[in-house]
Formats: sequence, structure tokens, C-alpha cells
Amino acid sequence: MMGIGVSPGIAIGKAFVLKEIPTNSPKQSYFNYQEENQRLEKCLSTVRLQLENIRAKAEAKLGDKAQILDAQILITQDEELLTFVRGKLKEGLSAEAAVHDGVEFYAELLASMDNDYMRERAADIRDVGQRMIRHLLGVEQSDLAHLPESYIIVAHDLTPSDTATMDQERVLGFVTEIGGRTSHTAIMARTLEIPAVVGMVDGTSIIKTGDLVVFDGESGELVLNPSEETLMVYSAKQKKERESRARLQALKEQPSMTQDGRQVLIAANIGTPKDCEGALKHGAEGVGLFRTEFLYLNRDTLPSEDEQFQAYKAALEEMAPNSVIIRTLDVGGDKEIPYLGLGKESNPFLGYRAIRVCLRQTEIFKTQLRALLRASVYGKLGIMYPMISSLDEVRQANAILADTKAELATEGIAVSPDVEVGIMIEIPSAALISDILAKEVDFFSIGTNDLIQYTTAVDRLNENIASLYTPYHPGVLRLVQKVIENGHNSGIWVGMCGEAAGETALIPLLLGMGLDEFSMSAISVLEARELIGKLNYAEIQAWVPEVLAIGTAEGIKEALRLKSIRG
Ligand SMILES: C=C(OP(=O)(O)O)C(=O)O
Repeated sequence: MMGIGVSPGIAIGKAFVLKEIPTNSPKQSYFNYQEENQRLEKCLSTVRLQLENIRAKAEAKLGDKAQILDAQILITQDEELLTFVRGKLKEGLSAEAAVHDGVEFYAELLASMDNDYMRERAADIRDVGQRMIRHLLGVEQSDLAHLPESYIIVAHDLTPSDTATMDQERVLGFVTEIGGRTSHTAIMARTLEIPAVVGMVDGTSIIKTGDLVVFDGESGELVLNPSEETLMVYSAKQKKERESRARLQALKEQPSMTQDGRQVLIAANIGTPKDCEGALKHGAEGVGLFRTEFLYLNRDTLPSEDEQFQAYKAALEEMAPNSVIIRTLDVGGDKEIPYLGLGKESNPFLGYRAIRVCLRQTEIFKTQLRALLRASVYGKLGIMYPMISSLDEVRQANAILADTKAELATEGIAVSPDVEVGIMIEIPSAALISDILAKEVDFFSIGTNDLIQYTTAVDRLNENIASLYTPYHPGVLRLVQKVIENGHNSGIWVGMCGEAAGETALIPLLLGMGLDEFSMSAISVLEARELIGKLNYAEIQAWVPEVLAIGTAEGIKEALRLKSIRG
């Protein structure tokens, strides 16, 4: 079977298939009201306890992200819902049918409201309802927080709450039916260093819990119930991979330098300050992208200035003296924050998102900037604005930053004089005017995840057109080259924090174009350093024009492959 390899590593283990359970439970009636009522009450307290246990466990590991479970615990105590369910029981329905009807009634009511927050609550109610019905039907499915042994998780998709609460020690790999290289599951898998394959169509129907599964998180190849021979091949690959990781550790303290002395920076992408640990373990020379959305997700209100300050300070202190580039709020697209009430849009990736929200709802932006500036004295900070499409936006954002700095100065709060300010280049219009934008900022970081989708009109999350989503498209690469050239002409450094920066086959070309900083999943840092150490910058620079003259993504890929074979 073939999927899309999104997190490297060989996974070998038993499958644990997360089935969506049917919500249309049969309308059974009961024979004894007392008995049925007792079943319901027992189920309520068991499920509440389960959720509280998951929450406690998740909190120890994940801090704020565990708040996602609070809403679910509250549902098990919701008087209105419970009165409805108990009423159904009195009408003669079985406990599971009563729960089903109650949950569906309220979920549909919430889902029909013109409010994202309420719609989100509908999903929560259904989640809790499924857990209760499963318990009542005796088809309890161990949740990912309490896996009895180590498994490869197979699911249609994994939600942020699944990955936030799962028992990481016992998850050998992820296989999902949907998603692409830049989907939530993929990014989480790489951060957690768990091999993963997405886009495995019909995976949950073909694979059964208990089946032996082996897969390669790089190539996307999966073998179900492999022969002895195949198993041996994969075991050998896994052993080799572990040896190679151990060997790479020797490069941890080394600079990222080519044979002829061109030095670049290899940094890591993180989602929370906790991820700095992994970044340092893998020898990252800083953080090239701190996605601050995670501070805003899975909660009901905006994080306070102080809460944010603590998170930014922690990351800066941990990575000092190396720099941490912190991206201001990039809400929208696939990152919904229901309590902001931004409303449903027909084209969310082209809509009211990121810097567009920050420039209109300036209080949100200012709170974040204040927290960032206050934290700046604890390390080397870079502030980065996402989704810049025009010069006006950069100027407006910088004006708000200047106001915020002045405000802090009058309050007598110290701010580092060395804060760098940069922008993500992820929209073609910004790439095309990067010569002009370069005069306003200290650095560019190319966000290829979005730049690819906006340049080629290919939705980055749609597995149906995943083959069209490629960083090797000559149109994308020409824009990348233009941005680097324009940045350098204005004397600023240019980095890349999209997933393409960690794509082994592409690294030589990016290096040859003059990219100064590569920011990637921590797990890829040492491999990239090893590769760069084998390259000769002057030679590669000489063949960049030849590669960029090729008209197709496949042609470019092939040319890069041949170059790497020839050395
Ligand atoms: C790094 C990027 O941003 P996101 O968080 O949207 O993946 C990008 O677009 O390349």
C-alpha cells in the first residue's frame, strides 16, 4: 500500500485502528427503567472519570494544551443535556438510544448556529456522546492516552486533541487516510519524532486492529502483515536508521559548513517552548519559526500578555545565545480559533487571516507584541509577520510595533535594542516585490508551505491533488531565487521555514541559490548538516542556472538526483 511519507523513520508494530463509531445507534427500548437508569448514571460517572484522568495525564505532559478536555468534562455535567436524556429514558428508550438522541439534538442545535465557537462545541458534544455510547454498548475502545501496549495508530485523521493527549511512549507510528505533508498530523509527527504516513486511502477499512504493519515514513510505503523476508528487510532498515542517527550525533556541536567554507544556519521549527528541548537535542542553531498559534488554540479565551510573555521568555532563555524567530499570530486557513468569532469563509486560505486579523483587531496584535518585546531581554529575538502581501501591511505592522515600543518605554519596561524584525514570504505578490519589502525589514523567511499552494493554486491539505503540490515546481523555485537575490541586494539575510527547507534533495539547490538559514523539523537538522558538510558551494552555485532553466518539477527532481549521484 502506498501513502505519503511525512515523518521519517521505519515503523514496525501492531495496528490500532481508530474507528469512527456510528452515531445512529438503534432505538432500543428497555425492560426495566431502574436498571436502565443505573446504567446511565454509572456510564456518566465512568466517562467523567476517564476524561479527568486523560486531562491530568495530558496536563503533566502538555500544560495548556490539556484544556481542550475541560469542555468535554463539563458536557458530562450539563444539566440541560442530562435532563433531556433522562426524559428520553422515561419515554422508554434504552440508555444508549437516549444518549444518542440527546447528543444529536444539542449537537444539531449548536451546529446550526452562525458562530464558530458554538459549532466547535457541537463536535465536543458528539465526541463525548460517542465515548458514552461506546461504553454503554461495551465496545470500549482504549483511547490514545491509555494504550495497553505499543501500537501503530491507524485513523481517518487525527485531531489536535488526539495528538495532544496520546501516550507518546506507546505510539510507534501514525497512518491516516487524509492529510498532506503540511497537515497538522504531519507537523506533529515530525515534532514528536514519530514516523508517519498520510493519505493512505481506505486505511481504516483495509487494516484491522492487531494486524502487523511495517511502513517507511519517508517513502510512504506500507506493508500489511509482511512475510518473514519483508519483515527482515524493514528491521534491517530500522537498525541502519538508528545507527545513522547515533552517528549524526557527532555533528551536534559542529557548524553547518560546506567543504569550501560557506557557513549557513540550521534552525528548528517549534510550536511550544517545550519543543526547544528537541531542537537542542538535535543540534539546531536556533529556532527559525515559533508558531505561536498553539498558544491560542484549544482554549476559550485569548492568552493574556503575561501568559505569552512567559512562553516567549522560556523559549528565548532555553535557546540563548542562539536566536528565536517568533511568528506573530497566524490564525485562519486551517488554524481555526473559534472564540475569535472570525466566521466561516468559503475560501479560508484566501480570507481574513494572520496579519490581516492583527492589523484590524490591533488589541490582539499589541498584546502579543508587548509580550514579545518584554521577553526580548532574555535572549536573541526575531519577530516575524506572517501572510504579508503588500508594502502597506509591513509598514502598518512596523508602525504598531514602534507604538508598542514607545508605550513600554514610557512605562519604564526594558526592551532589547537588538530585536530583528522580518516577514514571511509566502505569497507570490510579496515575493515579486521583495526588492521593495527588503528595505523595510531585517530578514525574510520563505514559507514554502503556503508559497507553493498560492503559486500553483494547489490546496496544501487536499490529498487528492497531493502530487501537484511540489516544491520542485520551477515557478516556485524561481520565486525563491528572486527572493534570496532581492534580500541579499538589500543586505538582509534570507531563510526558509517551510517544509522544503528540510527536503534533502532540495537542500543543495537552496544552498547554491544562497539561502542563509534553513529552518526545519528538529529531527532533520543533523542530516541536513551532514549533507551540507559534503557539498562544495562554488560548484553548486555554478549549476543553479542550469537547474532553474528546466521546465518541469520532475525534470528538476531528476537533475538534482543526477547531481547528487555525481557528487
Ligand atoms: C511555515 C509556513 O507556515 P505554516 O505554519 O502555515 O505551515 C509556511 O507556509 O511555509
